[in-house]
Amino acid sequence: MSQRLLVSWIGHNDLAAMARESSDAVRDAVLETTRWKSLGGTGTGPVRTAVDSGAFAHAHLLSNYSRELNAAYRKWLGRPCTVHEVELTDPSDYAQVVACADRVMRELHQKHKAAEWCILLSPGTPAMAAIWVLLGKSRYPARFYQTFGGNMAEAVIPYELIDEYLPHLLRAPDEHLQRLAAEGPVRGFEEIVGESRAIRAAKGLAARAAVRDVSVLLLGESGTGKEEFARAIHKSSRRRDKPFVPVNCGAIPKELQEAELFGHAKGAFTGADRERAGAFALADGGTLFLDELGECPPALQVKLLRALQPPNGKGPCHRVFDMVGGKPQTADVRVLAATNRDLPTAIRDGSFREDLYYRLNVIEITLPPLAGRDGEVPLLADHLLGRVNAQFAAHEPGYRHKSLSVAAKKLLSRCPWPGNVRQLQNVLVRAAVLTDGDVIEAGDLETAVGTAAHGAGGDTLEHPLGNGFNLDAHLDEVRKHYLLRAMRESKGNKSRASKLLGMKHYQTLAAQIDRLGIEWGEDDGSE
Ligand SMILES: Nc1ncnc2c1ncn2[C@@H]1O[C@H](COP(=O)(O)OP(=O)(O)OP(=O)(O)O)[C@@H](O)[C@H]1O
Repeated sequence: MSQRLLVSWIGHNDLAAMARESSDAVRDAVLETTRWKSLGGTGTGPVRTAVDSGAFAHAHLLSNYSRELNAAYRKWLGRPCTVHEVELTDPSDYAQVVACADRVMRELHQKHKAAEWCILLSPGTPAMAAIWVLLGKSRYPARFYQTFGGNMAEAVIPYELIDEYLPHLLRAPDEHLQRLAAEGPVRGFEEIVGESRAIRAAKGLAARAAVRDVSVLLLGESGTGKEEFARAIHKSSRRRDKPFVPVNCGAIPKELQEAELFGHAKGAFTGADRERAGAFALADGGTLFLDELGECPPALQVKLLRALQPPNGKGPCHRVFDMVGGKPQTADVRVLAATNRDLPTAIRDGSFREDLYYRLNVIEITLPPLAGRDGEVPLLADHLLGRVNAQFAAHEPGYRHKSLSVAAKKLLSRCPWPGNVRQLQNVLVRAAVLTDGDVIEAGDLETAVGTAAHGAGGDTLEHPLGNGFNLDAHLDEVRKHYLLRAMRESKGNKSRASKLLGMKHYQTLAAQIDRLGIEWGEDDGSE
């Protein structure tokens, strides 16, 4: 078990308590230091009250008094303690107080890595108490205590700086990062292409969120780059050298959900012939990416919520979870999540937990559909074709790199891209396969683009608004239509159907069929 260590300033009331029980020489020294006319008061002072409670293994006391007074105080306290002498000329000067407190806390944290920190707020000036709260709620997570009438009690401060203040901070312009962005690409975001306002705003927000250990919820239609952004956030965070573990929440079979996330012990269930780590343990020190969060079934939502609530006094990424059939485990995991579902609506209809939504939605980044990104398609097409060329060249000796003609880029710019960047990428792969020469012409794209060039169907896009029109229900109808078409065309083979729909996993298709209540009989596949 970790040791509970107390940190506190020694205040005037602590010195006075000692002086009341000490020699005249000590008493005079205290009166001179405090500039009090008489000692007055009763009691043992806050530090001794706290230390005498026996709740702490050791006390670390910060003091700006003379060496002699510190020695006298330590002796009088009579309990294990260390006095840290600091240079502090004005205890009401916030800058001086934060410099001293931060230095001592940093040294203590380096020395006692596994300790549980407890801060006593009572001794000292209001500036000292305020700085303790700021440090204990951010850099050096701690529990807080105060004394009153000779008793000590925990002071619960129901305010999470990281969760409540950071989102506001991040919305405000961050001059430093904006300067960096203007000077060149932000580290980790090199693979993300896009100069439109919407993408630049998303990149700016993601870059600012990346350097802080906060949860980020990525929203946007399928194929808009949510996973690409999640990887970029990980790569530009301090966790970049540790694992990035993606988990598709909608794609884990029901009976394996808990084991997949939290691991299982040997013999935990039939077939568990050895211990296996889950996603949280695998992501220790790094980032866990919960993809398709909106497809997460209710039972898994409860388990996730439990693991995502850091215990009191621990940092925001401290996770405690139960391995199936095993002991409780801890891991240091930053969580990013993504969904293309409208979660506030899902909360209203009871299919998504509100508390889980707020846990994961500290920072929200919405990625725009490709159709709304002014003039971005040619830029993206060049970048994606570059990737396709590199992949093909690696496996095909003699492969000739292809480029797009101006007319081809114009054609691509006119497409509505309902499947967003992923659809554009698929079109380019097809075109690269089908084109013999070095240049992909508009004509070569016609087949590859297919329906994309001609819109997604007039009626669907021109539906009259108002009069009970509901965009989500309407889009679900469109989705249903395509899911059924793909299932028919693939003769009921979900893996093939999901490829036709441009989905990464067939389990995503299965989850959507379930969610939309699509009835798919075995016979429906035959013509
Ligand atoms: N801005 C971008 N720059 C470069 N590549 C991008 C960008 N956005 C998306 N891509 C590429 O498009 C493809 C689809 O992106 P990604 O998988 O991140 O989408 P997604 O929103 O997570 O999709 P889904 O919701 O279906 O999981 C990937 O190959 C990705 O690399």
